[in-house]
Amino acid sequence: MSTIVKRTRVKMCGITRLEDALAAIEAGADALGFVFYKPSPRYIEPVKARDIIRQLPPFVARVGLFVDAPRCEVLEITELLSLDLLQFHGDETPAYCQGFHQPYMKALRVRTADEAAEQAALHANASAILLDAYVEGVPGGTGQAFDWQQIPTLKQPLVLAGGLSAANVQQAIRQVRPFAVDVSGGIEASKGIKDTGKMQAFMQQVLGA
Ligand SMILES: O=C(O)c1ccccc1NCC(=O)[C@H](O)[C@H](O)COP(=O)(O)O
Repeated sequence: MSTIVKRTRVKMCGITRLEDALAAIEAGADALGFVFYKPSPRYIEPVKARDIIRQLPPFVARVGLFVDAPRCEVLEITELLSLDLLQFHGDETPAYCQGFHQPYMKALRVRTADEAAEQAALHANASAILLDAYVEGVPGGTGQAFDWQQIPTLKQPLVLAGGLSAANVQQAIRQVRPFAVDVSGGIEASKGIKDTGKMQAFMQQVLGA
């Protein structure tokens, strides 16, 4: 009787270059994140993201990331490029998130398990809930981990984010057992520039979890 090996999925976020996108896929990433939040050092112009996405192989999810963006801006970007999932990192309401008629992931910055559970319950129709570190005034990409004890039981698939790297992702997976992990800073040479060796090391740790 063969055993089914369940692997934690991996999203590599903050992609700004085609070479990094292809290296992430080569390393085994299941999803690539493109940040459309202008204040982020990982911001990518939608046209550049479109050109990268057009050159990617199939079977890798394309994720577009927004923070309290005007509805028209999200509509414009989702018409310009083909995204598989929208990721909302601000105070977006369920109605706003569902208004684009595409699968979405709601990112929540965790302070307490109760608060995270309450916010997640509002987004019952989200395809997944991403739990990330809470840093005042910083919506995401903080490079900081949060207390994994403060993770509530969720109805939706859990994506764990925040300060993950090859150094801690195996412990994170064994402790939290998330559906997926999400990483940005921990696989970079500098903000927005990914490091192939770090991506490969990250994936090796995930596979060994
Ligand atoms: O990556 C950013 O710069 C960013 C800016 C604003 C909102 C969200 C952002 N990233 C979203 C992600 O999904 C990151 O991968 C996640 O926050 C984890 O980042 P890190 O702690 O650097 O691994």
